[in-house]
Amino acid sequence: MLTEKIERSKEIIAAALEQAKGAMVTFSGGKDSLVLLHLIRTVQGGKIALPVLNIDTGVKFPEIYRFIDKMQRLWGFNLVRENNIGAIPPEEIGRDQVQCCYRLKTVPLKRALEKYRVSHLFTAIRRDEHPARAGEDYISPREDHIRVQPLLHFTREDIWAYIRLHHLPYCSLYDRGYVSLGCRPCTSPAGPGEAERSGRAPAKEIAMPDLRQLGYF
Ligand SMILES: Nc1ncnc2c1ncn2[C@@H]1O[C@H](COP(=O)(O)OS(=O)(=O)O)[C@@H](OP(=O)(O)O)[C@H]1O
Repeated sequence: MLTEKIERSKEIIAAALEQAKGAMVTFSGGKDSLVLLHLIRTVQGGKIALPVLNIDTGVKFPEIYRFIDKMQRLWGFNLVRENNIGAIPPEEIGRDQVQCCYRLKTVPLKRALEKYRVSHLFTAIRRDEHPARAGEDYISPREDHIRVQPLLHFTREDIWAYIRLHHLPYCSLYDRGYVSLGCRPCTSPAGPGEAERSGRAPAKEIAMPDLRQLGYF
């Protein structure tokens, strides 16, 4: 039942917020982190009181940038943007995907964690996204901070049901065949019935556990 799943997520969020000395929540502009933000907003009584972190790789879709700004205006949160743009020459972006993701995503993420003294980082990964995420825990200690993953038990259908239930706006790319949003060079629409991450290029060639080792989301 969706109602029970929502309650479970809210409990995880509330418990983590109580323990955290410095909490931050990630927002990519995607559907899952949108739901996470809304849940946090609900738990915090209608206002997102922790900083919202977006890692800007510089090669996201214009629709994503516009959507992030729209949500920031609508919900009035403190949006923190970090980037490492320029670390990869434009013509090489997307070529060596491990290097590219590492430099454009992991490096600025690590920098943000340090700069903002983050003890707890909320992310919106789900167990049904990929077999490698199936074994994840709600609370996942990392080297220097704790990952809080309150949506692990949500399915893709639950996410859309939640969005419909609360009439949330969402990025327009989802209405154009995109099912999982990454950077422009590595994201394409998925065909009908294809796996959720089939439009995400690195997932095809690199095993997700390796990406986790590299410090990706
Ligand atoms: N660029 C950026 N900035 C801020 N937060 C981000 C970013 N990329 C990933 N995330 C967070 O990780 C969640 C899962 O995203 P992904 O599955 O796309 O991660 S990964 O890029 O494959 O590692 C993701 O949730 P959704 O993108 O909504 O699924 C966020 O919570």
